[in-house]
Amino acid sequence: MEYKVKVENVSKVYNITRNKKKLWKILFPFLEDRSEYFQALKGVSFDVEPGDSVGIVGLNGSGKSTLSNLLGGVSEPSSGSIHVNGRASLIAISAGLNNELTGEENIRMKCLMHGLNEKEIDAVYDDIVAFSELEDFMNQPIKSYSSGMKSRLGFAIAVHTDPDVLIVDEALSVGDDTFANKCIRKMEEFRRSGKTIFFVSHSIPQIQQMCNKAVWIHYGELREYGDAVPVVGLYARFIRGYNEKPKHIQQRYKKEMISRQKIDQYAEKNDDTKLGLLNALLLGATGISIVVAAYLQLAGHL
Ligand SMILES: Nc1ncnc2c1ncn2[C@@H]1O[C@H](COP(=O)(O)OP(=O)(O)OP(=O)(O)O)[C@@H](O)[C@H]1O
Repeated sequence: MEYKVKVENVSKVYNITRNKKKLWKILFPFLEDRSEYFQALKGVSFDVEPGDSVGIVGLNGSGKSTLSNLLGGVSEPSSGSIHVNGRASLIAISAGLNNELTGEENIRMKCLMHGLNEKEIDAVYDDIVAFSELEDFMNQPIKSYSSGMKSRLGFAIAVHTDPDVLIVDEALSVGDDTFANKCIRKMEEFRRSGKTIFFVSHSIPQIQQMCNKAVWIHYGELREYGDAVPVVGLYARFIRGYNEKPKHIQQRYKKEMISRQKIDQYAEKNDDTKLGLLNALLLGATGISIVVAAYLQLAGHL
């Protein structure tokens, strides 16, 4: 079966070393590597078929936003690959919006980024403003908007730029129910027209309403992927069990899982080590030159 999105063995690793920029570390990174890394995603693979609507569920900090940012091309996987047949549009709260620009300027900028020309932007501008219900705020810089207002704007822009793949990252968890329902209706319209949707949400009923497939990410690993009903059912059962446990047990579990995501060895893509070797060689060569020059000077005096 032809796929719309193929996620293959994707990992995302963040360098969380505090003293990354220390001089000795830059000069001699190979002497003692105290780097610390955090594996936010580990070996995640799944295929999405055209027309699938995929819910992404998981506890707080499990890696849902990391995955949606990778799907939307906002960040790159550390290893593995993501192939998207089409143009993805990521709607996270304020993702891709510029705080210093006004609502109108943001609409124009984001539409341009999505490949619309001036004429096409003029044609959809009023619809975007009307959908966002932010008519009175278009001339204000969006730094004065609430997070709910920003997500309305983000959602309105994304659905009017005709993306093949729509990624909605918790945009509906803020704002009022009427607006959330309007967004759900719009997403259903998208789904009916055969487009792919990824929908990150903490709301199990919203996922059940919207999605035919679900991904359960658990502390960076793919725990389940498949038809939404069984996957969400398993997740809901896990959450019930988890919530029944006393707070200190929940916290201990969380700490243990997060500590497993910390690793101290990772071959980063950048060439820090090579750079360090070069620095050390240069330093060594300078040292030898000084010794030789001093010796020659001394020999001259004898
Ligand atoms: N830039 C970063 N540097 C280091 N660690 C990061 C970075 N971004 C995310 N993380 C860590 O990666 C893990 C996954 O974060 P992510 O935001 O993807 O989780 P989430 O499932 O979306 O959480 P939530 O439901 O709370 O929004 C978390 O432990 C987070 O602290």
